[in-house]
Amino acid sequence: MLRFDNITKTFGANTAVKAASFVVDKPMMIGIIGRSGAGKSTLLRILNKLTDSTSGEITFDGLSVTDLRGAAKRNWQSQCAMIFQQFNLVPRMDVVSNVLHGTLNRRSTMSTMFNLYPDEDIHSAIDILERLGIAEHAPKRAEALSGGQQQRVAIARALMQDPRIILADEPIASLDPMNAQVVMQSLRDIHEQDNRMVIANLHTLDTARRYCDRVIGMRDGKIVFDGTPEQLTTGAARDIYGADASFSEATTSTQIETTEPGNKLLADIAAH
Ligand SMILES: Nc1ncnc2c1ncn2[C@@H]1O[C@H](COP(=O)(O)OP(=O)(O)OP(=O)(O)O)[C@@H](O)[C@H]1O
Repeated sequence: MLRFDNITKTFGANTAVKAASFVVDKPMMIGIIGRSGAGKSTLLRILNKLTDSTSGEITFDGLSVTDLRGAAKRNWQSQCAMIFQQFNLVPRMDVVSNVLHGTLNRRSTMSTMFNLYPDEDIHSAIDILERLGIAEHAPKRAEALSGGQQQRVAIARALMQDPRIILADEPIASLDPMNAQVVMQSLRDIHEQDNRMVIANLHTLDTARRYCDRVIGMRDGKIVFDGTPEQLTTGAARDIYGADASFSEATTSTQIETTEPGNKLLADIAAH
């Protein structure tokens, strides 16, 4: 259903993604791992058409995504909704309005300007929040919620688009281990219950192993690993991270990822 065919992206002299090819033949949950700068975000952004590839082609169910422009491009972008590390919510706006923003693509400018939403959409938004266990927070401002709750609001906003694919760019990198698990389990449930494809960039090996059906490893823009969590041995991980024999999986564990920016930095340094 999804095919990457020799996708390359260059920024000046720097090649961020080098001839990436892979095929996904059914909806599954895929984790993309690799050290900082390996090209993971660029790969997702190309799929979502936030950026164009320099060469190569992506197809989804036979449709060429690469050449989509205008309304067709916007339609594609709502079919592959993206969530981000920093949630990208409107902090002072209430939770349910943030979720309803997921319908922006199919609403008129006028109704958007005046925050007019059909009752049906409001009910769907509440149902989705309920499903994610955060309906009680619907009237609160987004900024009043914890990081884990905010990320679930972002997932709810993505689900409002009824997407075929959910792309998650480091969805748990700003969360403590407990919230990280709740968010990853929400993504897993969405995949299993709705049969949607989920592709998540992840910093940590244990998360990729635990929640994903398939893991793609990138190094210096190239896909250097594509297999099941079982095939992702310590040796394979060492290749992906470009580390020597002293490489320790503990350095990519969620255990050292906390909400403290300093600790995140330490974790990054340790992982690289
Ligand atoms: N807009 C841009 N302009 C110039 N160079 C870019 C741009 N976006 C990414 N790059 C470069 O492309 C390479 C891949 O970056 P990318 O963000 O995709 O890596 P990543 O694996 O997602 O890293 P991280 O885990 O730190 O987010 C890096 O060398 C980066 O500096």
